[in-house]
Amino acid sequence: MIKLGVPSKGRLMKETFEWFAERGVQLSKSGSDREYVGRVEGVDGVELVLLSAGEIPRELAAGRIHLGVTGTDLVHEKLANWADAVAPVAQMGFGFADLIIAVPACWRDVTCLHDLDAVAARFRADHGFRLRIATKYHRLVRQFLTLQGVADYQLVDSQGATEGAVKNETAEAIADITSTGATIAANHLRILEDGLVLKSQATLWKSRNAGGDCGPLIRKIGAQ
Ligand SMILES: Nc1ncnc2c1ncn2[C@@H]1O[C@H](COP(=O)(O)OP(=O)(O)OP(=O)(O)O)[C@@H](O)[C@H]1O
Ligand SMILES: O=P(O)(O)OC[C@H]1O[C@H](OP(=O)(O)OP(=O)(O)O)[C@H](O)[C@@H]1O
Repeated sequence: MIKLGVPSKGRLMKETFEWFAERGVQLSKSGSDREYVGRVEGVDGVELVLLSAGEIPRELAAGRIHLGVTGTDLVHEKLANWADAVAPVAQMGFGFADLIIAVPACWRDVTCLHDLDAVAARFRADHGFRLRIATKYHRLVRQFLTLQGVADYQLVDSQGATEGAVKNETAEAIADITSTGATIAANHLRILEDGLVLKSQATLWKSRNAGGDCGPLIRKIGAQ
């Protein structure tokens, strides 16, 4: 059996089901809404595994699922050498989100990363600790800021409601995904002009470590 990992709830699950249905493969949750058991119709030999979107990269890398749907951001964040572990099969055209760096909107003289670097150096001298950036995307943000030459900062972990960290005084800046920009605006933040870390969308990935023959499903959905 080929195991297909799909997000177990929310918009990502709904849009994934619709995407496969448009290609002749019906995915559904069997049992109650709370029961994470699924069904696959339209292609033989495929089993549906409902998982948290955040866990799908790890399951693909471990070879416990053969195919999986999750965002580019989560694969790049959770897997150190993601290209060794997974290969993209199809970009699915939904779940678009940008991972960005934002500062308080009232920081009028901080519009780019160069400004952030200057403020960070001053901040450390004034406060005796490094400027804090709240995020759950530790690997991606650290890589990006190193590449861009921003040094005097620290990451503080935030697993949700990250845009609230500035108001709550647990961080001076944030790095999080944005889609409509509404959450950024509502929390009086502003995206740095060159603060785009990664563009993400829902993607169907194939494990390089799972073996099995994914051919029938991949052909059925017309991805190859
Ligand atoms: N507002 C949004 N618009 C579009 N895509 C989003 C939005 N929020 C999250 N996403 C995308 O959806 C995917 C799942 O994100 P999320 O962080 O909710 O998953 P998760 O951590 O597995 O959730 P949970 O643990 O609650 O199941 C990510 O790839 C992310 O980029
Ligand atoms: O640009 P917008 O359209 O406002 O969307 C962005 C928001 O969506 C995501 O949060 P989610 O609802 O997944 O909850 P979370 O804060 O728990 O991650 C993300 O973390 C932002 O908070």
